[in-house]
Amino acid sequence: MEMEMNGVTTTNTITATTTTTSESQKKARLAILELAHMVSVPMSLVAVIRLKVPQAIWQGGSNTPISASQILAHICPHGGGYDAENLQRILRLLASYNIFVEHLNSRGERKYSLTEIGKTLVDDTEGLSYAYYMLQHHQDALMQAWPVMEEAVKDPTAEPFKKANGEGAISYYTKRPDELKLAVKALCGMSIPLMREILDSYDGFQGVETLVDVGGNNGISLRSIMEKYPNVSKGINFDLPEMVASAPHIPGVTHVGGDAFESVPSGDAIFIKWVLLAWTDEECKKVFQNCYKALPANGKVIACEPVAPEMTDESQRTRALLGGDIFIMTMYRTKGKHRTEQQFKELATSAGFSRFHAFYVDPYMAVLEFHKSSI
Ligand SMILES: C[S@@+](CC[C@H](N)C(=O)[O-])C[C@H]1O[C@@H](n2cnc3c(N)ncnc32)[C@H](O)[C@@H]1O
Repeated sequence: MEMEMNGVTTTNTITATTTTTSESQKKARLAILELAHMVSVPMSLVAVIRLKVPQAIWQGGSNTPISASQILAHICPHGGGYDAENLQRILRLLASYNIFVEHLNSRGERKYSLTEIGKTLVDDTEGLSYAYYMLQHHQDALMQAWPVMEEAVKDPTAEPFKKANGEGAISYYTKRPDELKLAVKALCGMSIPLMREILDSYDGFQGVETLVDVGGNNGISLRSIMEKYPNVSKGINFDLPEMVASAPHIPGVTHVGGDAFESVPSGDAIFIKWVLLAWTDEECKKVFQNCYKALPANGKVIACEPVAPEMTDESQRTRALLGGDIFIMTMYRTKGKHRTEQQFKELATSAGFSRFHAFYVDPYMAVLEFHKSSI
Protein backbone atom coordinates (compact mmCIF):
# COMPACT_ATOMS: atom_id res chain seq x y z
CA MET A 1 0.00 0.00 0.00
CA GLU A 2 1.36 3.41 -1.00
CA MET A 3 1.78 5.73 2.01
CA GLU A 4 2.52 9.40 1.99
CA MET A 5 5.25 9.24 4.58
CA ASN A 6 8.45 7.63 3.49
CA GLY A 7 9.10 6.00 6.80
CA VAL A 8 5.71 4.24 6.86
CA THR A 9 6.08 3.10 3.26
CA THR A 10 9.43 1.54 4.08
CA THR A 11 8.11 -0.23 7.16
CA ASN A 12 5.11 -1.65 5.24
CA THR A 13 7.33 -2.82 2.41
CA ILE A 14 9.62 -4.68 4.80
CA THR A 15 6.63 -6.31 6.51
CA ALA A 16 5.15 -7.38 3.16
CA THR A 17 8.47 -8.78 1.95
CA THR A 18 9.02 -10.65 5.21
CA THR A 19 5.52 -12.13 5.04
CA THR A 20 5.98 -13.19 1.41
CA THR A 21 9.34 -14.75 2.18
CA SER A 22 8.05 -16.64 5.16
CA GLU A 23 4.99 -17.82 3.19
CA SER A 24 7.18 -19.06 0.35
CA GLN A 25 9.57 -20.67 2.83
CA LYS A 26 6.65 -22.44 4.52
CA LYS A 27 5.48 -23.71 1.14
CA ALA A 28 9.00 -24.83 0.28
CA ARG A 29 9.34 -26.74 3.55
CA LEU A 30 5.97 -28.38 2.96
CA ALA A 31 6.98 -29.32 -0.58
CA ILE A 32 10.19 -30.95 0.66
CA LEU A 33 8.27 -32.92 3.29
CA GLU A 34 5.80 -34.11 0.67
CA LEU A 35 8.74 -35.27 -1.47
CA ALA A 36 10.50 -36.86 1.51
CA HIS A 37 7.37 -38.93 2.17
CA MET A 38 6.67 -39.63 -1.50
CA VAL A 39 7.83 -43.24 -1.29
CA SER A 40 4.73 -43.91 0.86
CA VAL A 41 2.57 -43.40 -2.24
CA PRO A 42 3.84 -46.15 -4.58
CA MET A 43 4.40 -48.52 -1.67
CA SER A 44 0.82 -47.97 -0.44
CA LEU A 45 -0.38 -48.72 -3.96
CA VAL A 46 1.65 -51.92 -4.00
CA ALA A 47 0.17 -52.87 -0.60
CA VAL A 48 -3.45 -52.40 -1.73
CA ILE A 49 -2.77 -54.35 -4.93
CA ARG A 50 -1.22 -57.23 -2.97
CA LEU A 51 -4.18 -57.16 -0.58
CA LYS A 52 -6.54 -57.19 -3.61
CA VAL A 53 -8.37 -54.10 -2.38
CA PRO A 54 -9.35 -52.82 -5.88
CA GLN A 55 -11.19 -56.09 -6.65
CA ALA A 56 -12.83 -56.10 -3.21
CA ILE A 57 -14.33 -52.66 -3.89
CA TRP A 58 -15.08 -53.28 -7.58
CA GLN A 59 -17.16 -56.43 -6.94
CA GLY A 60 -17.74 -57.17 -10.60
CA GLY A 61 -18.59 -53.54 -11.43
CA SER A 62 -20.73 -52.33 -8.50
CA ASN A 63 -17.97 -50.07 -7.07
CA THR A 64 -20.20 -49.37 -4.07
CA PRO A 65 -18.39 -47.34 -1.38
CA ILE A 66 -17.31 -49.64 1.46
CA SER A 67 -15.34 -49.20 4.67
CA ALA A 68 -11.90 -50.64 5.43
CA SER A 69 -13.54 -53.32 7.66
CA GLN A 70 -15.94 -54.26 4.86
CA ILE A 71 -13.01 -54.48 2.44
CA LEU A 72 -11.22 -56.81 4.86
CA ALA A 73 -14.37 -58.93 5.18
CA HIS A 74 -14.15 -59.53 1.39
CA ILE A 75 -10.40 -60.10 1.36
CA CYS A 76 -10.22 -62.34 4.36
CA PRO A 77 -13.72 -63.66 5.20
CA HIS A 78 -12.44 -65.79 8.10
CA GLY A 79 -10.73 -62.95 9.95
CA GLY A 80 -7.01 -63.46 10.26
CA GLY A 81 -6.15 -60.53 12.48
CA TYR A 82 -6.05 -57.99 9.64
CA ASP A 83 -6.06 -54.39 10.87
CA ALA A 84 -8.83 -52.21 9.41
CA GLU A 85 -7.47 -49.01 10.94
CA ASN A 86 -4.12 -49.44 9.19
CA LEU A 87 -5.83 -50.25 5.91
CA GLN A 88 -7.89 -47.07 6.28
CA ARG A 89 -4.68 -45.04 6.81
CA ILE A 90 -3.37 -46.39 3.52
CA LEU A 91 -6.67 -45.70 1.75
CA ARG A 92 -6.74 -42.10 3.01
CA LEU A 93 -3.32 -41.40 1.54
CA LEU A 94 -4.29 -42.96 -1.78
CA ALA A 95 -7.57 -41.03 -1.82
CA SER A 96 -5.45 -37.86 -1.66
CA TYR A 97 -3.79 -39.09 -4.89
CA ASN A 98 -7.15 -39.75 -6.52
CA ILE A 99 -6.92 -43.55 -6.53
CA PHE A 100 -9.98 -43.91 -4.31
CA VAL A 101 -12.92 -41.61 -3.60
CA GLU A 102 -13.39 -41.13 0.13
CA HIS A 103 -17.02 -40.87 1.32
CA LEU A 104 -17.05 -39.36 4.83
CA ASN A 105 -20.39 -39.38 6.66
CA SER A 106 -21.58 -37.20 9.56
CA ARG A 107 -20.50 -39.85 12.11
CA GLY A 108 -16.94 -39.62 10.80
CA GLU A 109 -17.11 -43.04 9.09
CA ARG A 110 -15.09 -43.36 5.93
CA LYS A 111 -15.96 -45.49 2.92
CA TYR A 112 -14.07 -45.89 -0.34
CA SER A 113 -14.89 -46.46 -4.00
CA LEU A 114 -12.57 -46.56 -7.02
CA THR A 115 -11.82 -43.54 -9.20
CA GLU A 116 -10.98 -43.93 -12.90
CA ILE A 117 -7.34 -44.28 -11.81
CA GLY A 118 -8.26 -46.92 -9.25
CA LYS A 119 -10.20 -48.87 -11.89
CA THR A 120 -6.98 -49.36 -13.94
CA LEU A 121 -5.90 -51.75 -11.14
CA VAL A 122 -8.86 -54.11 -11.57
CA ASP A 123 -8.23 -57.20 -13.73
CA ASP A 124 -10.11 -57.43 -17.05
CA THR A 125 -11.60 -60.63 -18.49
CA GLU A 126 -8.10 -61.77 -19.55
CA GLY A 127 -6.82 -61.30 -15.98
CA LEU A 128 -4.81 -58.18 -16.93
CA SER A 129 -4.59 -54.65 -15.52
CA TYR A 130 -2.04 -51.95 -14.69
CA ALA A 131 -1.65 -53.57 -11.27
CA TYR A 132 1.05 -55.88 -12.68
CA TYR A 133 3.04 -52.94 -14.03
CA MET A 134 2.99 -51.45 -10.55
CA LEU A 135 4.01 -54.77 -8.93
CA GLN A 136 6.69 -55.43 -11.52
CA HIS A 137 8.26 -52.00 -10.95
CA HIS A 138 8.43 -52.52 -7.20
CA GLN A 139 9.68 -56.09 -6.91
CA ASP A 140 12.70 -56.66 -4.70
CA ALA A 141 15.45 -56.80 -7.35
CA LEU A 142 14.36 -53.46 -8.82
CA MET A 143 14.01 -51.86 -5.41
CA GLN A 144 17.66 -52.79 -4.69
CA ALA A 145 18.77 -50.57 -7.57
CA TRP A 146 17.26 -47.27 -6.34
CA PRO A 147 19.68 -46.68 -3.45
CA VAL A 148 22.61 -46.80 -5.92
CA MET A 149 21.01 -44.65 -8.60
CA GLU A 150 23.72 -42.00 -8.40
CA GLU A 151 26.09 -44.64 -9.83
CA ALA A 152 24.50 -43.90 -13.22
CA VAL A 153 26.14 -40.47 -12.98
CA LYS A 154 29.45 -41.61 -11.48
CA ASP A 155 29.94 -44.57 -13.82
CA PRO A 156 27.47 -44.93 -16.68
CA THR A 157 29.09 -48.14 -18.00
CA ALA A 158 26.71 -50.37 -16.02
CA GLU A 159 23.17 -49.63 -14.91
CA PRO A 160 22.37 -49.45 -11.17
CA PHE A 161 20.23 -52.61 -11.49
CA LYS A 162 23.30 -54.54 -12.64
CA LYS A 163 25.46 -53.09 -9.88
CA ALA A 164 22.88 -54.07 -7.27
CA ASN A 165 21.99 -57.51 -8.66
CA GLY A 166 25.13 -58.64 -10.49
CA GLU A 167 23.40 -58.96 -13.89
CA GLY A 168 21.19 -56.96 -16.25
CA ALA A 169 17.42 -56.87 -15.82
CA ILE A 170 16.48 -58.84 -18.97
CA SER A 171 18.94 -61.62 -18.17
CA TYR A 172 17.67 -61.59 -14.56
CA TYR A 173 14.02 -62.04 -15.63
CA THR A 174 14.70 -64.67 -18.26
CA LYS A 175 16.42 -66.92 -15.68
CA ARG A 176 13.50 -66.68 -13.25
CA PRO A 177 10.12 -67.99 -14.49
CA ASP A 178 8.00 -66.11 -11.88
CA GLU A 179 9.70 -62.76 -12.54
CA LEU A 180 9.45 -63.32 -16.30
CA LYS A 181 5.74 -64.15 -15.98
CA LEU A 182 5.17 -60.93 -14.01
CA ALA A 183 7.13 -58.89 -16.58
CA VAL A 184 5.01 -60.31 -19.42
CA LYS A 185 1.78 -59.62 -17.49
CA ALA A 186 2.97 -56.06 -16.80
CA LEU A 187 3.69 -55.52 -20.51
CA CYS A 188 0.38 -57.01 -21.62
CA GLY A 189 -1.64 -55.15 -18.97
CA MET A 190 -0.31 -51.88 -20.31
CA SER A 191 -0.30 -52.86 -24.01
CA ILE A 192 -3.91 -53.96 -24.45
CA PRO A 193 -5.63 -50.63 -23.57
CA LEU A 194 -2.88 -48.69 -25.34
CA MET A 195 -3.24 -50.75 -28.54
CA ARG A 196 -7.00 -50.17 -28.39
CA GLU A 197 -6.32 -46.42 -28.24
CA ILE A 198 -3.82 -46.57 -31.11
CA LEU A 199 -6.05 -48.67 -33.34
CA ASP A 200 -9.02 -46.35 -32.74
CA SER A 201 -7.22 -43.28 -34.01
CA TYR A 202 -4.29 -44.39 -36.20
CA ASP A 203 -4.89 -46.07 -39.57
CA GLY A 204 -1.32 -46.57 -40.82
CA PHE A 205 -1.69 -50.38 -40.95
CA GLN A 206 -3.98 -50.09 -43.98
CA GLY A 207 -2.45 -51.67 -47.09
CA VAL A 208 0.13 -53.66 -45.09
CA GLU A 209 0.14 -57.43 -45.76
CA THR A 210 3.22 -58.62 -43.91
CA LEU A 211 3.90 -56.86 -40.62
CA VAL A 212 6.97 -57.56 -38.48
CA ASP A 213 6.85 -56.68 -34.78
CA VAL A 214 10.43 -56.15 -33.59
CA GLY A 215 10.68 -56.86 -29.85
CA GLY A 216 7.06 -58.05 -29.97
CA ASN A 217 7.44 -60.21 -26.84
CA ASN A 218 4.54 -62.71 -26.83
CA GLY A 219 2.83 -61.25 -29.93
CA ILE A 220 -0.10 -59.63 -28.17
CA SER A 221 0.21 -56.31 -30.09
CA LEU A 222 0.27 -58.14 -33.43
CA ARG A 223 -2.84 -60.03 -32.39
CA SER A 224 -4.80 -56.82 -31.80
CA ILE A 225 -3.51 -55.18 -35.02
CA MET A 226 -4.49 -58.25 -37.09
CA GLU A 227 -7.93 -58.42 -35.47
CA LYS A 228 -8.62 -54.82 -36.50
CA TYR A 229 -6.83 -54.96 -39.88
CA PRO A 230 -7.55 -58.27 -41.70
CA ASN A 231 -5.38 -56.95 -44.59
CA VAL A 232 -2.41 -57.83 -42.34
CA SER A 233 -2.50 -61.50 -43.30
CA LYS A 234 0.98 -62.41 -42.09
CA GLY A 235 2.42 -61.33 -38.76
CA ILE A 236 6.01 -62.01 -37.77
CA ASN A 237 6.64 -61.66 -34.07
CA PHE A 238 10.39 -61.15 -33.70
CA ASP A 239 12.05 -61.20 -30.29
CA LEU A 240 14.95 -62.78 -28.43
CA PRO A 241 14.85 -66.61 -28.70
CA GLU A 242 14.21 -67.03 -24.95
CA MET A 243 11.22 -64.68 -25.19
CA VAL A 244 9.50 -66.27 -28.19
CA ALA A 245 10.11 -69.77 -26.76
CA SER A 246 7.05 -69.45 -24.52
CA ALA A 247 4.90 -67.26 -26.84
CA PRO A 248 1.35 -68.56 -27.39
CA HIS A 249 -0.11 -69.67 -30.73
CA ILE A 250 -1.77 -66.72 -32.50
CA PRO A 251 -3.51 -67.39 -35.85
CA GLY A 252 -1.51 -65.87 -38.75
CA VAL A 253 1.50 -65.09 -36.54
CA THR A 254 4.92 -66.74 -36.82
CA HIS A 255 7.20 -66.33 -33.83
CA VAL A 256 10.81 -65.81 -34.89
CA GLY A 257 13.70 -65.74 -32.42
CA GLY A 258 16.73 -63.56 -33.15
CA ASP A 259 18.67 -60.42 -32.35
CA ALA A 260 17.57 -57.10 -33.88
CA PHE A 261 21.19 -55.87 -33.74
CA GLU A 262 22.09 -58.63 -36.24
CA SER A 263 19.12 -58.37 -38.62
CA VAL A 264 15.32 -58.20 -38.64
CA PRO A 265 12.87 -60.22 -40.80
CA SER A 266 11.49 -58.60 -43.97
CA GLY A 267 7.95 -57.23 -44.22
CA ASP A 268 5.92 -54.42 -45.83
CA ALA A 269 6.09 -52.54 -42.57
CA ILE A 270 7.91 -52.95 -39.27
CA PHE A 271 6.24 -52.24 -35.96
CA ILE A 272 8.42 -51.56 -32.93
CA LYS A 273 6.78 -50.68 -29.68
CA TRP A 274 8.28 -49.79 -26.32
CA VAL A 275 11.71 -51.12 -27.28
CA LEU A 276 13.87 -48.21 -28.48
CA LEU A 277 13.77 -46.56 -25.05
CA ALA A 278 16.00 -49.30 -23.63
CA TRP A 279 18.70 -48.85 -26.28
CA THR A 280 21.52 -46.35 -26.72
CA ASP A 281 21.56 -43.97 -29.71
CA GLU A 282 24.14 -46.18 -31.48
CA GLU A 283 22.00 -49.29 -30.89
CA CYS A 284 18.84 -47.55 -32.15
CA LYS A 285 20.71 -46.43 -35.26
CA LYS A 286 21.91 -49.99 -35.89
CA VAL A 287 18.39 -51.40 -35.55
CA PHE A 288 16.93 -48.63 -37.76
CA GLN A 289 19.57 -49.53 -40.39
CA ASN A 290 18.56 -53.22 -40.15
CA CYS A 291 14.89 -52.21 -40.52
CA TYR A 292 15.77 -50.07 -43.56
CA LYS A 293 17.42 -53.09 -45.20
CA ALA A 294 14.42 -55.35 -44.41
CA LEU A 295 11.81 -53.00 -45.96
CA PRO A 296 10.70 -52.56 -49.60
CA ALA A 297 11.24 -49.17 -51.31
CA ASN A 298 7.86 -47.82 -50.08
CA GLY A 299 8.11 -49.47 -46.66
CA LYS A 300 7.91 -47.84 -43.26
CA VAL A 301 8.76 -48.36 -39.62
CA ILE A 302 5.86 -47.69 -37.25
CA ALA A 303 7.40 -47.03 -33.85
CA CYS A 304 5.33 -46.56 -30.73
CA GLU A 305 7.40 -45.07 -27.94
CA PRO A 306 7.23 -42.55 -25.10
CA VAL A 307 8.22 -39.15 -26.53
CA ALA A 308 9.86 -36.82 -24.02
CA PRO A 309 8.67 -33.21 -23.98
CA GLU A 310 11.06 -30.51 -25.20
CA MET A 311 10.07 -28.19 -22.33
CA THR A 312 10.33 -29.15 -18.66
CA ASP A 313 7.20 -28.22 -16.73
CA GLU A 314 5.13 -29.41 -13.77
CA SER A 315 2.48 -31.23 -15.80
CA GLN A 316 1.48 -34.82 -15.07
CA ARG A 317 2.56 -35.82 -18.60
CA THR A 318 6.04 -34.36 -18.15
CA ARG A 319 6.42 -35.97 -14.76
CA ALA A 320 5.22 -39.38 -15.96
CA LEU A 321 7.59 -39.29 -18.94
CA LEU A 322 10.63 -37.97 -17.09
CA GLY A 323 9.99 -40.42 -14.23
CA GLY A 324 9.93 -43.23 -16.82
CA ASP A 325 13.20 -41.94 -18.24
CA ILE A 326 14.91 -42.25 -14.85
CA PHE A 327 13.43 -45.73 -14.45
CA ILE A 328 15.05 -46.77 -17.76
CA MET A 329 18.37 -45.24 -16.72
CA THR A 330 18.31 -47.06 -13.38
CA MET A 331 16.93 -50.46 -14.39
CA TYR A 332 17.65 -51.17 -18.04
CA ARG A 333 20.33 -49.05 -19.68
CA THR A 334 22.09 -45.98 -18.33
CA LYS A 335 22.17 -44.65 -21.91
CA GLY A 336 18.76 -45.92 -22.95
CA LYS A 337 16.35 -42.99 -22.74
CA HIS A 338 13.05 -41.35 -23.47
CA ARG A 339 13.78 -39.30 -26.60
CA THR A 340 12.21 -36.10 -27.88
CA GLU A 341 10.50 -36.03 -31.28
CA GLN A 342 13.54 -34.23 -32.70
CA GLN A 343 15.93 -36.88 -31.34
CA PHE A 344 13.85 -39.65 -32.97
CA LYS A 345 13.85 -37.75 -36.24
CA GLU A 346 17.64 -37.37 -36.16
CA LEU A 347 18.16 -41.06 -35.38
CA ALA A 348 15.96 -42.21 -38.26
CA THR A 349 17.48 -39.75 -40.71
CA SER A 350 20.96 -40.98 -39.77
CA ALA A 351 19.82 -44.51 -40.74
CA GLY A 352 18.59 -43.35 -44.17
CA PHE A 353 14.84 -42.78 -43.63
CA SER A 354 13.60 -39.74 -45.50
CA ARG A 355 10.13 -38.94 -44.16
CA PHE A 356 8.87 -38.73 -40.58
CA HIS A 357 5.43 -38.18 -38.96
CA ALA A 358 4.45 -38.16 -35.29
CA PHE A 359 0.89 -38.97 -34.16
CA TYR A 360 0.10 -38.12 -30.55
CA VAL A 361 -2.64 -40.71 -30.06
CA ASP A 362 -2.01 -41.15 -26.33
CA PRO A 363 -0.57 -38.79 -23.72
CA TYR A 364 2.29 -41.17 -22.89
CA MET A 365 3.13 -43.02 -26.12
CA ALA A 366 3.20 -41.53 -29.61
CA VAL A 367 3.13 -43.32 -32.96
CA LEU A 368 6.16 -42.38 -35.06
CA GLU A 369 6.30 -43.23 -38.76
CA PHE A 370 9.63 -43.42 -40.58
CA HIS A 371 9.28 -43.77 -44.37
CA LYS A 372 11.93 -45.03 -46.73
CA SER A 373 10.67 -43.06 -49.73
CA SER A 374 10.34 -39.27 -49.71
CA ILE A 375 6.86 -39.30 -51.33
C1 LIG B 1 9.59 -53.46 -22.99
S1 LIG B 1 9.46 -54.91 -23.95
C2 LIG B 1 8.19 -54.46 -25.11
C3 LIG B 1 7.44 -55.62 -25.63
C4 LIG B 1 6.30 -55.30 -26.61
N1 LIG B 1 6.79 -54.66 -27.81
C5 LIG B 1 5.23 -54.46 -25.95
O1 LIG B 1 5.03 -53.33 -26.33
O2 LIG B 1 4.58 -54.97 -25.03
C6 LIG B 1 10.94 -54.93 -24.92
C7 LIG B 1 11.07 -56.18 -25.76
O3 LIG B 1 12.25 -56.06 -26.60
C8 LIG B 1 12.86 -57.33 -26.66
N2 LIG B 1 14.27 -57.21 -27.07
C9 LIG B 1 15.28 -56.72 -26.32
N3 LIG B 1 16.44 -56.79 -27.00
C10 LIG B 1 16.16 -57.35 -28.21
C11 LIG B 1 16.94 -57.68 -29.35
N4 LIG B 1 18.25 -57.45 -29.35
N5 LIG B 1 16.33 -58.23 -30.42
C12 LIG B 1 14.99 -58.48 -30.40
N6 LIG B 1 14.19 -58.17 -29.34
C13 LIG B 1 14.77 -57.63 -28.26
C14 LIG B 1 12.68 -57.85 -25.25
O4 LIG B 1 12.86 -59.25 -25.16
C15 LIG B 1 11.24 -57.41 -24.94
O5 LIG B 1 10.29 -58.38 -25.31
